[in-house]
Amino acid sequence: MSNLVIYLGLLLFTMLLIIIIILGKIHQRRNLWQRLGIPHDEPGYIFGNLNGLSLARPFANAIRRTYNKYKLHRIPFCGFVMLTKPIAIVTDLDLAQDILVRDADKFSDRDSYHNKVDDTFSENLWNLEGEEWRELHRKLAPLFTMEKIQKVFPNIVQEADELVDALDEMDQEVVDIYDLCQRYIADVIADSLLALECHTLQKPISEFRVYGNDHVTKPRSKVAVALMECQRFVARAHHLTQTLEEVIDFFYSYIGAAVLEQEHNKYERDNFIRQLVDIKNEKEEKNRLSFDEIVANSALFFTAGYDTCASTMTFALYELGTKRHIQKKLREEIMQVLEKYNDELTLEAIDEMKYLDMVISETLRKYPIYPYVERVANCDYHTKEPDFKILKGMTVLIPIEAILRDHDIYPDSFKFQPERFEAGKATRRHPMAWIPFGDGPRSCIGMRLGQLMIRIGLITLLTNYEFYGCHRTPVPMRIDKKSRLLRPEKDVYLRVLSLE
Ligand code: HEM
Repeated sequence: MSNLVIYLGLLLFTMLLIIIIILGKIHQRRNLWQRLGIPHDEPGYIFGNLNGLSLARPFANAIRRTYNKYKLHRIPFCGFVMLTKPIAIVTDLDLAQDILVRDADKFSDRDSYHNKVDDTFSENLWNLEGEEWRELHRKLAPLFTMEKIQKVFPNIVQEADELVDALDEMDQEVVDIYDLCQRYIADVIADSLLALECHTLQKPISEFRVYGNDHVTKPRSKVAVALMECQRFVARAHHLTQTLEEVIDFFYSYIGAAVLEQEHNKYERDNFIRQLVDIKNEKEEKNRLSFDEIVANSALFFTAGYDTCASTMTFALYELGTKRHIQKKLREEIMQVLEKYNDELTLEAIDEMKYLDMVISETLRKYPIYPYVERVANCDYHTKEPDFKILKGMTVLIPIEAILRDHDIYPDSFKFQPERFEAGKATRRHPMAWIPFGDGPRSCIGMRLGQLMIRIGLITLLTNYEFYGCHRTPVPMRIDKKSRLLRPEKDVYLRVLSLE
């Protein structure tokens, strides 16, 4: 027998062995819930409990259906198979609180794909794990205290005034408010927080909008996304990265320039770049941020805040435009409070606008941007009654959207009713009944800032304009099925009339 035949035989044998091992692993993962005796729906061989490869809206819908079915079984969690990966879906709010808050040290990491070798840009606050995350969080959290946010308050107010100027200049009655909100939020984050030249309120097409868009930062095939989610070893071996080269180059050139500008000329206005450069130049090395960390995390602040806030503001205006009595009540409150403060918009004045708070809370309830948050168990974990075991390394998913739309928690949950958040009513609900920003140590670091940008934007718009539904307004709201986050499918038109 020639060497070639032996070689080919060995190759064939090795390939067969690899295929058998992979199939065996898939079989094992697929049958995990059955072996553990955890209630679950029978998963299919290729897609698990999904109907296809999509991990966007269809995945969020499947999670909601599964939660609704198994919460009736009065169990802490149920099993689900996402393609080939078993995940536990929490169906009990007490367990959700244990995972996110009480026992957060046992579930400290998010289950997100990142690739240190090929994509240092992905080593940001969202993706980092364990001690690395804790260290970075310690350095970045002070940026988001109310004291620091107060310093950038005038920048946000100025951008909101420019939003009104942009609307005035449009000189048209029917306006795409999604586009408008995206431009306002892009300018607040880029121009006034990160000191980057963006100016989308003046020129709508900007690279920031393109690169801030989820579709563009992740224009991956469904197979690539599936591998990054479920077969991380294979994804890393194929050098799959979350972020595209051109996106990295874009942020490096813009944020790099802003950092240099701050180091040499110092910006007059307060902004995050100024504060980040201060951390970069800290005396003690352990307290410093590197240049790469500044770029990666500034880009994260932009991408994490841009569409989340713009979509929330759009959903709020949509509800106000189509429910005129709520808009009227809200405008009356805003006008009354502003009158008390001599028409000056201050943080204290905003704090007094309780109905505004209720409208935003209800918007985030009806339209939760993140359908779920996830954590990975650091150790084997036993739930309280009944005793179910979460295995070390297992992904656990808290289904935010399913909880916020649960009819038992929020009767007529498809209706927009800000009164659900009246003083007293919200506190009677379980603390996990409203978690659009997650909860615990890994909850949204930009929550206060995001809510402030939305509040200032809404106050400024409602004191200058009236919003109405019109023949081009989508009823019901159309949601983008290709996005994992909840956002409008595309244009959201409302009729906008000046109050003057
Ligand atoms: C309406 C607006 C927003 C919503 C609904 C939202 C929601 C969320 C959610 C659900 C998480 C995950 C929390 C968890 O796993 O428990 C998160 C994390 C995060 N958000 Fe937001 N967010 C918003 C605005 C912002 C803004 C404006 C910024 C930055 C300026 C921001 C930056 C971040 C970061 C950096 C994380 C990761 C935190 C960590 O892992 O330590 N978000 N956000």
